[in-house]
Amino acid sequence: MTFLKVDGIHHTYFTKNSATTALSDISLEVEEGEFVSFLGPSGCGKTTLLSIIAGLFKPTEGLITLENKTINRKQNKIGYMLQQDYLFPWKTIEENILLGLKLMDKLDSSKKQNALELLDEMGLKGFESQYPNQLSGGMRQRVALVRTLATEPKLLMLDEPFSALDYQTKLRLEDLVSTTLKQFGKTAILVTHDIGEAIAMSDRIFLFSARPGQLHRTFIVPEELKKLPPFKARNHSSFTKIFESIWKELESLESENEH
Ligand SMILES: Nc1ncnc2c1ncn2[C@@H]1O[C@H](COP(=O)(O)OP(=O)(O)OP(=O)(O)O)[C@@H](O)[C@H]1O
Repeated sequence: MTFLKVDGIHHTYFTKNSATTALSDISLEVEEGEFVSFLGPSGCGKTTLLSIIAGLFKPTEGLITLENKTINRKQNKIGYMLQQDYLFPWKTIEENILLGLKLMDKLDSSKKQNALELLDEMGLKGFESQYPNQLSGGMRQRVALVRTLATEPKLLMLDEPFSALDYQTKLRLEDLVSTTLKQFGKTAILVTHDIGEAIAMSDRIFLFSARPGQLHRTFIVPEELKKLPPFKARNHSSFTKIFESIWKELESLESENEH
């Protein structure tokens, strides 16, 4: 069974005076436990596709199925990690990580225990009663990840979750997120502008052409890189090879975009 199936997606945004076609005929599949990335020129529709997969709105045409069922955001099968952490400043770290479970009416003592253990694994033991503004950006993103994982989502949507962080924090967090998602066998989709990040974290990379976004090419990350945590993968000789191929393709797509 295909875990996630994206079938013939077209999407046009209609406003009073205009129509913008963001996506054209996108079909792809993601297996359970896979980590994939969406890369492409700015404005090619990556976030639009992620939102449609998340069931936030319906595409103009096409179908998304998760475990053979049409996607529906009310099923609560999807977790998010975004550029902004969206922690509530007036709630403590413990209240923030339990909030998703509470809203879904799934909070019980064993789920609370799991969330607190995960917070510990993320190196945040002792911060339970602190408030988000007492934590660094990287720490806050770790809290956001715990809050998301606590709800046991089937699929994780990562929309540029590291782009607001300084370089060193970003590298450290890439390692932590990658290891944690592998440990839990989670399926994830990452939207990023960073080719290196996509290679270091993914099993496969979907490269989209400029708007209206179409699937241009799929890159399979070499096995030897997939075995390594992102930081180590970045230093492997195979990394440079695949980086150069993706860079070249992206450059040509971006120059087509400018003409
Ligand atoms: N709500 C909206 N109404 C009208 N047009 C929209 C809307 N949201 C996005 N668009 C347009 O759809 C196209 C795709 O946007 P989208 O944000 O999905 O691209 P993206 O690849 O994620 O961009 P970036 O890489 O710059 O973040 C763009 O031309 C954008 O202007």
